[in-house]
Amino acid sequence: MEPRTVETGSAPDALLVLNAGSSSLKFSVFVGDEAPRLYLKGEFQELSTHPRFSARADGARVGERDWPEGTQLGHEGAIDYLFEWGRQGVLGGHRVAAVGHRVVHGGTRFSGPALIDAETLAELEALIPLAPLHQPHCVAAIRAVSRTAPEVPQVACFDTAFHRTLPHVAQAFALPRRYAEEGIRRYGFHGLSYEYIASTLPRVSPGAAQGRTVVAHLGNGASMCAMRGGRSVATTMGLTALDGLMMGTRCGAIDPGVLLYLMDRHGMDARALERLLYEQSGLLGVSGESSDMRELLEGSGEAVSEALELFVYRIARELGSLAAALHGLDAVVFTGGIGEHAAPIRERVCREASWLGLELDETANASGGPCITMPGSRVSVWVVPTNEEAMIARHTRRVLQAGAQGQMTTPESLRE
Ligand SMILES: Nc1ncnc2c1ncn2[C@@H]1O[C@H](COP(=O)(O)OP(=O)(O)O)[C@@H](O)[C@H]1O
Ligand SMILES: CC(=O)OP(=O)(O)O
Ligand SMILES: [Mg+2]
Repeated sequence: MEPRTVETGSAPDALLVLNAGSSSLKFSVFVGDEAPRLYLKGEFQELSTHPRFSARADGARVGERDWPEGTQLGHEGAIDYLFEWGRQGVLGGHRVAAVGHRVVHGGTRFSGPALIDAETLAELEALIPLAPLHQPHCVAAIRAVSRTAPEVPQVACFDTAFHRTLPHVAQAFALPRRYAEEGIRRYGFHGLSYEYIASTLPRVSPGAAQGRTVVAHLGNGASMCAMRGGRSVATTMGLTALDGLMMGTRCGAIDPGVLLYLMDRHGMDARALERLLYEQSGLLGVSGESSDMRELLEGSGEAVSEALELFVYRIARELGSLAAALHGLDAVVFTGGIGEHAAPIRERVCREASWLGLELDETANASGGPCITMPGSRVSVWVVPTNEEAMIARHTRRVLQAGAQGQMTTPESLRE
């Protein structure tokens, strides 16, 4: 379908940010032209098993709903519900004038945020095999918005974009050249989180902002990024969000020979391997109990201990590797659900990595920092909350303002 050209007029007064996960949909509404201010936020959980919706504004609950167990609401159903709920006055008269999406994979084409039209959407769809846990859901969210509110412009903000500064050698795989030409290379993810951290570090620690710093984004998905002066120079995730650290349900780096063995001896095909590596491995696979760090830290038994030990060991190993890529280390930053809240994990990583010159301050670590190393520590360690949604809001606002200065193309509808 041909995009239609429209005048955007003045900047939008409310901006909806959507972060579509594998089983959840997080959303935030921002208002304000120059520095978008959070107005309300919320999420849908367990969208295909036992959907629950909640929203808060200024700390107070402003929306709540539970669906019966077994209800398949899905991302599209959630967006329909969200728009309907938004029409009931909760937005205080602000009209949703644009939607910004977190899109995990931008492939070779997208090196920055992009206004979504039918052609962009088709390209995002083609990248689904490279991010099967995430990309289908953000594509579904884009389609749902275009069906419910076809006049609202949508902007895609990519997890891969921040890593465009990776040197060639840090992107390369040692495969025959024709595969690199096809786009098979290291992209890296969690870029919106890293970009947010890079943008706040100058206020938290000018030394960490300017120096050789490793940021550990430890959430359900987990990765690490080596930054020099706030730019990505090496990262643990690769072509897909499977590589690198052990995660909630993903295995992280693995000998590729294991996959060949599983194909030969267990008759596994690509789909079976995908389920194993993305959904049944990591903390869940090794503990046999849970993918959730809170539950594991409260749990007991040998398998749980081994899962935690391996999780910490892999982070410490990658920290050494990233310090090598940086030719030294000045600071480490912990972020993401685990990085921000799991003090025992931070403590264990810091102990494993003390040889690099970081001296943990246990009291500061227990109380959440921001600085969790002793005053004389050669390497400083920080706890900095991330905010992917704020980053998406800033990008979306910028794309729309750039469009408003001239003319912006937006699709009449993204429906086929
Ligand atoms: N207080 C806490 N203590 C330990 N782990 C926590 C705490 N709060 C959250 N987490 C862990 O953070 C992880 C989720 O991180 P998050 O960044 O929200 O994930 P994602 O956005 O990738 O779904 C889960 O493993 C969860 O158990
Ligand atoms: C890229 C990625 O792994 O994202 P998440 O942590 O949200 O799963
Ligand atoms: Mg996340």
